[in-house]
Amino acid sequence: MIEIKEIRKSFDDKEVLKGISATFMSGSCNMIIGGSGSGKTTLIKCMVGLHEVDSGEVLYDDRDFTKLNFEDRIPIRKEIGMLFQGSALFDSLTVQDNVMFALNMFTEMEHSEKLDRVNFCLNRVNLENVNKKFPAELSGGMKKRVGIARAIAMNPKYLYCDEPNSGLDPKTSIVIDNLIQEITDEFKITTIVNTHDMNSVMEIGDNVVFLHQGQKWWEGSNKDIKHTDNTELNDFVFASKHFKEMQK
Ligand SMILES: Nc1ncnc2c1ncn2[C@@H]1O[C@H](COP(=O)(O)OP(=O)(O)OP(=O)(O)O)[C@@H](O)[C@H]1O
Repeated sequence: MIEIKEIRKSFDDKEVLKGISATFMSGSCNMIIGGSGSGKTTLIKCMVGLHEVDSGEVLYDDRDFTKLNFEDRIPIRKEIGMLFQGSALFDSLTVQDNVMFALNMFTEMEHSEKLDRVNFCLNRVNLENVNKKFPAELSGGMKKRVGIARAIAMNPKYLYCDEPNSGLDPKTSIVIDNLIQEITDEFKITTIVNTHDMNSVMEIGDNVVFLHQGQKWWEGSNKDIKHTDNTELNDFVFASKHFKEMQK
């Protein structure tokens, strides 16, 4: 479980996060949505320590990340998996070495053990016979799956996914969404997804947090979105009339 309490963050004199609190349960897929500039990326960067908060708490199963120094954050960092926008694979490494990267960095496992783990993760994302390929030889959807395999290699308790569907066609997006949901359920991960993709939100979000102008403006299940009378959320989600018709 991850809890954030009253997170505030300013850049110069601009307050970007204005006291955001939320609870993300283990085994749940939490979608952070909001318009461009609403503070989604800043919030996630604060949660993983890429930005320091001005005030507030980020609790990973009751451990306050914000109060820890670099060294003491390492055990928590090892429990966090990240799926980056655009997959962010290392182009000069094979798929196998990409997925093995964190295992090489952070574990004392034998090579054969690491290889077993890599093969388990690749198998879990339904990729076969790609160990020796380089990222440039893969489709966007395959790269994303390798990104997921790499993110789960260390058996994370927490998983952050930044725009997991960017650049993917609708069919491949659904495959990736389902994979994220399945992995969340199966390994009881606390998953946080930063997304603009309303199809994803409607499909896989257990919990949806809507940010507006640096505040948590609305929170609920994706089923509740269809019936919300929150004007800003309505305007954001149903910017396309066609999408609204589809949801009826
Ligand atoms: N390092 C920074 N320095 C100064 N301002 C920043 C910095 N990072 C973000 N901001 C500002 O904070 C605000 C929120 O940005 P953020 O990237 O968190 O929004 P977002 O909701 O993720 O947007 P998008 O959906 O477009 O990615 C913006 O006004 C942005 O210019």
